[in-house]
Amino acid sequence: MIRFRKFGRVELNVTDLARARRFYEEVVGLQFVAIGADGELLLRCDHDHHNVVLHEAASAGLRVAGFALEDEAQFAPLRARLEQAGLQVQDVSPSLCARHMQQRAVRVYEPLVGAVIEFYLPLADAARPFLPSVARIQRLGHVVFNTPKPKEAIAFWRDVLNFRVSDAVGEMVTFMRVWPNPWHHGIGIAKSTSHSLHHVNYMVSEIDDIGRALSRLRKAQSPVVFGPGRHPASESVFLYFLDPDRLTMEYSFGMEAFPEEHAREARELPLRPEWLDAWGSERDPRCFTGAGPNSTPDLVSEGA
Ligand SMILES: CC(C)c1ccc(C(=O)O)c(O)c1O
Ligand SMILES: [Fe+2]
Repeated sequence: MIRFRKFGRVELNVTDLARARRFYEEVVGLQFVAIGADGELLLRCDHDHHNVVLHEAASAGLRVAGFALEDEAQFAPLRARLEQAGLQVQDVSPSLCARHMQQRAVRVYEPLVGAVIEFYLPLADAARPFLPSVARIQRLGHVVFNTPKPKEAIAFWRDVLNFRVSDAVGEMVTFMRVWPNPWHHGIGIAKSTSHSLHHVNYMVSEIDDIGRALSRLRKAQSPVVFGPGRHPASESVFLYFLDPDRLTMEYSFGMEAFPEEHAREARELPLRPEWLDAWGSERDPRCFTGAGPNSTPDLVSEGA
């Protein structure tokens, strides 16, 4: 059984790196870490070396989603399962691992969510104290993938990767735990007509982080597109907003935690507005719709 630590890193394409840097540092509250060898920007929101990498590109969207493994012993069964499922597993080069402060990493193109996925082990000494700034972000929370093949994708992440389903809201979205990480979901799989980024979530420390964000986003003229509200599925208080490329980002506070074993059964919640927001806020049509296509499979070998 493969064991994961968490959803720990995400690489995004943005169309204007300087503008995105200002937004992610000053409005979202990520901390600048470094500029990478290809000009990409490394940022963080917890004690890891980095959690978010921004690359300048022609269109904005998801580039890589990264999941930290529990330990070195997970790589062999992971590779075996991925290859058995017909995926090509590529080792990330030692030089890229060193730049990312990783002991080891592998990448695959996962065709069902249509995205490049990385599995990695951080270097033991990569952890450093993190001082939150405008928002008391605790961690990168989850990534939700848009896919035209949600049923097959859910089966893959459950049966091949050992993720666990926590809840589904109709056929719209299914939430999965990065087992045995306790949080209600580290990924979501959303039904859509194409492969793209639905949203990225940051978990904050207190409800005031949500209220303060509302004022800060308004001042920065960044569209707030859903919330504040409460998700009945994970029980979290949420706020969605758009980045300068109209990628949807979410802050959330409070989330159900699951035990490793004997967890409650997954629920099928009805697809009704009150099951998405118990407080009844209205969703702006731009929410969840701004991302361009995900990066293509050749990115897997770029890191090799
Ligand atoms: C509306 C979106 C898909 C959604 C719904 C519920 C939760 C949750 O229970 O935490 C989310 O995080 C969402 O992003
Ligand atoms: Fe979310």
